[in-house]
Amino acid sequence: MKTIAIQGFEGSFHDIAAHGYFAGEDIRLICCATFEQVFENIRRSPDIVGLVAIENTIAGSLLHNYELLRDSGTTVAGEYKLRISHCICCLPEDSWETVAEVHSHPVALMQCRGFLANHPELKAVEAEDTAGSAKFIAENKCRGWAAICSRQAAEMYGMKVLEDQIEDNKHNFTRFLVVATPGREGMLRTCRETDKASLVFSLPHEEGSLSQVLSILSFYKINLTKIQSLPIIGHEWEYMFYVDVVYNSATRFCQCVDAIMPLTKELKILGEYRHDGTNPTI
Ligand SMILES: O=C(O)C(=O)C[C@]1(C(=O)O)C=C[C@@H](O)C=C1
Repeated sequence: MKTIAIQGFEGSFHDIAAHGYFAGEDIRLICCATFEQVFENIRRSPDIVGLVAIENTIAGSLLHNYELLRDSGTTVAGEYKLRISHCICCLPEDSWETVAEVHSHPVALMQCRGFLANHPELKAVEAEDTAGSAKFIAENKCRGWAAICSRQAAEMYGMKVLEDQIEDNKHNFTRFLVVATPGREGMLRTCRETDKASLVFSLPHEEGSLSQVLSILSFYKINLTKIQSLPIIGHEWEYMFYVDVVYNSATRFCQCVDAIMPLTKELKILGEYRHDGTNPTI
């Protein structure tokens, strides 16, 4: 049985993603309050696998998770894309007339900005987790409180759904990374070859330094699927570049890494894995 550390309670999107990625396998979840705790669990018990959200198609990147990933020394062993749909729910005895505030994960609140703008009477309150908000309201009988969470979580905690599919856009997907202790990721991989990698590097402040790296990727026919820059704390106006690439030849990918190595500083391969090619339905 695999043990998977996630941020959030049962019914959270991390829970749904973990069961989706490890479908058909026997898994045990460790529900953590923060992403830091997810990585701490892996550090303490190297056999534990983590699942962390990294970007959302409405709310954007979860920037802190890039740093946690790099600092943790864990390796990316896979990715999973999940269609995210939210409902607003409350205690069965509450209704639209009686709810005054709505609790949820900040990323979930961001995905429902339009809905919240149309309901100025509802005070939005940030919480650790979508499902955790529903659980808290249900267990503590919080009259007048609503939660934004998955329909699954609403049902799990016996909440009444006031409205479903309240996300701003139906094209709402979150990409999760499966992270593991280096050397233990083999047990997670299917026999299929890897075709995607996540890298991080910094660059000298010289004209064209990023453009040279990108040209080399193009020369080796490596497709850049994401680039995210993050400030280097203590080095004003300098950045770490987090890059995702897909390739159809592992050899060419290795040659490409060798070619960009001398142009970059602190180049690190965060993981090589199989891209999630499923197209979750809207
Ligand atoms: O609160 C949850 O249910 C989560 O799993 C967290 C989280 C996130 O961290 O982005 C996961 C997916 C959705 O994008 C919204 C929230």
